[in-house]
Amino acid sequence: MTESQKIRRAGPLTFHGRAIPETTTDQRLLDRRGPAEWVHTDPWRVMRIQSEFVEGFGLLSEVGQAVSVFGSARTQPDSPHYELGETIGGKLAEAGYTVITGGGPGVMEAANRGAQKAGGTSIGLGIELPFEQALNEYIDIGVTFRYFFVRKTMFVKYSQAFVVMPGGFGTLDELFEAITLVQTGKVTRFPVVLVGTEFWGGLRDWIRKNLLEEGLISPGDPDLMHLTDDPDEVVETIRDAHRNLAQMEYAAGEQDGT
Ligand SMILES: C/C(=C\CNc1ncnc2c1ncn2[C@@H]1O[C@H](COP(=O)(O)O)[C@@H](O)[C@H]1O)CO
Repeated sequence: MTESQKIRRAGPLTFHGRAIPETTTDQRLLDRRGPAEWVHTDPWRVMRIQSEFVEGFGLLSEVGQAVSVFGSARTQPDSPHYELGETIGGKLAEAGYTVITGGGPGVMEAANRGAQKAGGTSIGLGIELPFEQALNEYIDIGVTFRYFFVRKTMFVKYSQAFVVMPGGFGTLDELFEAITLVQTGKVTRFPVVLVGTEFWGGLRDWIRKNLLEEGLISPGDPDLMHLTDDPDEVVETIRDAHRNLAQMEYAAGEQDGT
């Protein structure tokens, strides 16, 4: 065979004669290790971020109606907030909701524990932290994310309500992200229930006094958060909101004939 008659197919590509590469694609992949700095570059991070979305969507897409429960990672098992978290996790599960938490200790563990004990589905969306930490032991389905923002997308996408128990900065971040999404109409479907009137009451007063009176939020905005101490009211508030939403969707469907 002459040089010009030679042919090499590489996937969809065809090379003839002098254009045939000296090595095959597999040889280039497997024979050389090459430099490693690129794994610490942003283009490569984009791939990792993408793979986190793929993993998260893949894992959670078949989860039914779910509620995310947020609250302090530091709450101790002998604390009343832990007990309340466990009760709420259990009642949500009995009402048919999957319970999603950050997968950590404290209130997250309490809610997962309650859901699991009640025979519901208990999910933990963990986060890689600078110190070693495993998912709590009351989780049926768990995933640990590298990136906070990917994990946050999962909470919002796969739950239909947020329950916020007493907590610190992490909990406040989750609360304010949720009400900002509702306030700006980025999500239309979920109630945000704050548990602990004594704990959260001061914040709501502060919001009314400093944000509402200064015209920094709209008159209806403080009501985007529902405050209660009663676990049954938590579940009822969420159910009512979902019933109303279902009715609105039905009415909209009737109107446009779908
Ligand atoms: C500080 C401790 C553990 C931290 N571990 C966490 N694991 C999973 N999720 C966490 C963790 N810490 C914060 N979060 C998220 O924020 C919320 C709680 O934050 P807070 O500042 O404690 O209120 C919680 O809902 C998580 O989603 C000690 O062991």
